[in-house]
Amino acid sequence: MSELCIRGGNRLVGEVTINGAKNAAVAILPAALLVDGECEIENLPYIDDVVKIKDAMEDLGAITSFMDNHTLKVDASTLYSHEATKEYIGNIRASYYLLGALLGRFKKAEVCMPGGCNFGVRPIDQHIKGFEALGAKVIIENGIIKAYAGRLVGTKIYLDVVSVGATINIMLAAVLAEGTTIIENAAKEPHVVDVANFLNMMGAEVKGAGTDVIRIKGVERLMGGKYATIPDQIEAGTYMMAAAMTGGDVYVRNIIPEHMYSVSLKMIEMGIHIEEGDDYVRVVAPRELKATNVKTLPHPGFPTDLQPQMVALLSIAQGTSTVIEGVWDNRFQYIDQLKRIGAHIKVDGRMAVVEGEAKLTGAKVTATDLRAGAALVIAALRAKGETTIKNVKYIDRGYEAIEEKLTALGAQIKRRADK
Ligand SMILES: CC(=O)N[C@H]1[C@@H](OP(=O)(O)OP(=O)(O)OC[C@H]2O[C@@H](n3ccc(=O)[nH]c3=O)[C@H](O)[C@@H]2O)O[C@H](CO)[C@@H](O)[C@@H]1O
Ligand SMILES: C=C(OP(=O)(O)O)C(=O)O
Repeated sequence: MSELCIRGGNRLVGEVTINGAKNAAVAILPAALLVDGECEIENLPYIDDVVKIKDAMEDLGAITSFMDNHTLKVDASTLYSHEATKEYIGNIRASYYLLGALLGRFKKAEVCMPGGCNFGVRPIDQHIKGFEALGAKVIIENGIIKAYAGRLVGTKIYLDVVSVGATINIMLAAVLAEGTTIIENAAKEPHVVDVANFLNMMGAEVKGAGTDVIRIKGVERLMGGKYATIPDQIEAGTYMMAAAMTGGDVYVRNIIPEHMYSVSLKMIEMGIHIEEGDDYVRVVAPRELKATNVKTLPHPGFPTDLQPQMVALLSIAQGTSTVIEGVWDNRFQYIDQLKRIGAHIKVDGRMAVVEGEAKLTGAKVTATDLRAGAALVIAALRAKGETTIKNVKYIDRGYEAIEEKLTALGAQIKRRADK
């Protein structure tokens, strides 16, 4: 186990290059199990969740090889198993995509219940509702989700809640089904569109991804090809906020600026200057920021996966801000850790009231989940003195080479073995 030690106070200046999107990559890899041929997937982030999904694909019989840390070749024509039940698979959230992919491929699937960050209840009833509507029988037994279908037949599915996971999972199960599947009230996140683009490049017929109605006309088989994953909206937003926290001047490169609108606009409200290029944004921040109010919502709303980082940033703004978590029941568990660094925040249910103008000082803290860890890093970059962040394994789930990237921007950050 390792910990991060950050000595705060340095202004971040320079350029940072963003890797491929975690939440697209962990869906596109399982999608490659539907392909009867070889595909090459580029711009994958080299992070723990991606490596775990790759290992799971190999355990199922696919042949995979990294051409370099960011490009994976996958040949799933050798796939022989529909059972992904080893314990390590259950540790990540995206393991649920193996269910849709294996069900689509073999018309049967057995996969452990998914893990991932703990924000209270993370149900999968909408995934199951979708699979059942397509004709599968689904049971949960001894922590394993089992889905069996003689045939999968397209139909209309209305999602009761806007769910990224259910939207993608139903798409995976439907691309090789008979007839047409229509997903209504679908999620519109960039990674939903990316998975649809990947499937279409392999020969699927998916239309409407990025709107709330997605139509999937089943095809007989998917053929191989090359695809590059989109840049990570959340990693980009994290570095934008890290730059702003230190009064910095940073070019955040290899991104799709349109994916950042909800974040950029909030940062502009805070008095931060955002310059937008074709594939970058430049963040130039004054030392003093203005308070604002934020509510997280499904895309195109403000992303919940940037809520903790935004709360960290608001903790030093002039005035009081409110942050409402509109997606998860319980995503403020990290606030006590942020308070140890000096933030003044009160939580009432799904609302956090951030008092602002906090004088942050180094402390010993623990990352309680992935983005909570990122929020602690951001706070530590401004805090006076040294902050030690334990449980770095959570941060490593979503950020490739975080200390190298921050060091290159001028931060004082080191990883060392946990004491
Ligand atoms: C691997 C991955 O991509 N993880 C992301 C994905 O998680 P995940 O796919 O788990 O999140 P969902 O979009 O499904 O969840 C959104 C909301 O719908 C509810 N819900 C979801 C499914 C379901 O069957 N029933 C149900 O009620 C959830 O409790 C939550 O309140 O989207 C979330 C929302 O953008 C992000 O925070 C996660 O980083
Ligand atoms: C919550 C996240 O991931 P997961 O759904 O994989 O736990 C995240 O990426 O912020």
